[in-house]
Amino acid sequence: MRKKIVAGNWKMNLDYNEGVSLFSEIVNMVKDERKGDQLAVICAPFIHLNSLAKLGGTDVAIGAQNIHNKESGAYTGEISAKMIKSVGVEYVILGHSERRQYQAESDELLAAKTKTALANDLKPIFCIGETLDERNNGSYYEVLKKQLVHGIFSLTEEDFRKVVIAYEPVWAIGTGLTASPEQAQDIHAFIRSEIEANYGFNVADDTTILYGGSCNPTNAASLFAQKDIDGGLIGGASLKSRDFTDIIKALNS
Ligand SMILES: O=C[C@H](O)COP(=O)(O)O
Repeated sequence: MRKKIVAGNWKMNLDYNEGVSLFSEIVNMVKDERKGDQLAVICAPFIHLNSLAKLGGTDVAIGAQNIHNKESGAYTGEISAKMIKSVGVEYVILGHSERRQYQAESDELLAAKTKTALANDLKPIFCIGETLDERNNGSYYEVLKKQLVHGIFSLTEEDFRKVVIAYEPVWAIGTGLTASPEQAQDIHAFIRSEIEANYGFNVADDTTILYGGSCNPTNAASLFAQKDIDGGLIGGASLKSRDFTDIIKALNS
């Protein structure tokens, strides 16, 4: 059975004290709202991870927002999978469109990062999504399929089962424009059918597929009501404890 997850992505926000304070609020609020089979995750900047992992307990898991693809070595300024694992991190976001765009991360690099994450017992939250141009010119199914095939479809079934997929249309990220529940469901069903074609029905049925892109307390329930949407990857709204908790509540409605 697939897990329902609401993951917050703080991106490059919050200094150390602000992060610890927001996280403590979130932990307190989430423990009253989260049902047993649901999971809350906070993906924070590197400087927060060690402290948050100690505060999170069983109610909120911790994720990073990036790792290097190599295990270790002369890569000044980089952080390895083993380093974040050693402080208690469980998840790592890979393939976010902001890194694909601003750091020019290719599908091939992301495939390597995914393998490194898995080799270090981290669960990737692997993001895919189309730009507005690709949505408008109708090439989006092809674009999404390519991101899946080159990014994660060469994984063994055992490894693939540890991956969470996040569909994040680039045109909906931080714009206030959300994919309609029908648009999002259409893509989630497409992603699940591609997984089924590659790994079979049971794997597809067990894979958690999150929606991300201007998801907020007002629109979360209608998105999460769609049969192939298993939760959300939340940017802006994860920076407010009340909003993030209300989005978790929407998993129950
Ligand atoms: O990783 C999160 C997504 O990029 C969504 O961000 P947003 O909720 O601010 O649109």
